[in-house]
Amino acid sequence: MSHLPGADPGDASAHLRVLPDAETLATTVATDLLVRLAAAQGRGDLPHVVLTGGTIADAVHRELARLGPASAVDWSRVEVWWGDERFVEAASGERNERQAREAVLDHLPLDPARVHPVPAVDAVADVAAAAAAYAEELAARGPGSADGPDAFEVVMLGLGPDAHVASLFPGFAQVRVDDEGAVPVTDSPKPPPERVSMTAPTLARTRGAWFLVSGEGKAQAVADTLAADPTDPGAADVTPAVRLAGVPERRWYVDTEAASRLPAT
Ligand SMILES: O=C(O)[C@H](O)[C@@H](O)[C@H](O)[C@H](O)COP(=O)(O)O
Repeated sequence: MSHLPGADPGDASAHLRVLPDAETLATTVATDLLVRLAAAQGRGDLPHVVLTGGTIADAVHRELARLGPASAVDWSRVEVWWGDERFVEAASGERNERQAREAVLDHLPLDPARVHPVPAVDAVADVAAAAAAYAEELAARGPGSADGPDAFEVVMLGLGPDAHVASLFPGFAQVRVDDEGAVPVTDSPKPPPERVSMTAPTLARTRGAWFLVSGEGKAQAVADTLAADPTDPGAADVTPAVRLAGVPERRWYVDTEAASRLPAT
């Protein structure tokens, strides 16, 4: 891992790893996550992991399914959450939960009670109710709850070409919501339009924020985000990820295409 270009040289918590391609990125993230989860359990912790949706996340999930069974991780003692979810039918192929179950969760001996999906269209009245229900689940079982940890162990996040993370889109009011655990989105620029997203403070309540970014289409978003000044109050309107600048450990796993607009170090 190398220091992020533009990051404060004294900020030992922000690291960039440039991988040659998406496949190597996915294997690297999965391997690092397995080590991380085993280490957390070795400390006696019960790690909570936050998954994300999208293409590179799916590749990471498939690598976790391949490498996970032989790992030292006790899968019955891992809690799974979603940083965001598309508000569609539970059986829809667009659901992040459905994609994650097919790619990894159905292939590992997780405790179903420790998997926390966002309510789907068929379960609640509307997207606002889904967000409220997820916020309640987070308050009851997530970081800071009576039985929960102080923080997630790892929050994984993709990055949109517009620099969105989870379903926090630049310029949208949800980016700046601080007093809710999760929020509804009704006009997502990325289809489908209705989504539920953890808020920035919820996502930031983690020991590690791992950003997974692949492809030339993300190169400007990566460059803008890594160059963003977290003390600039307007920065979050350009790149919401800047609201996670306080996370103790931020890792950027990017492939060479996604890194192509970073300043030469
Ligand atoms: O529900 C979603 O759509 C995701 O959570 C979203 O935040 C995703 O991670 C990024 O859009 C990157 O997606 P790709 O890796 O497919 O570009």
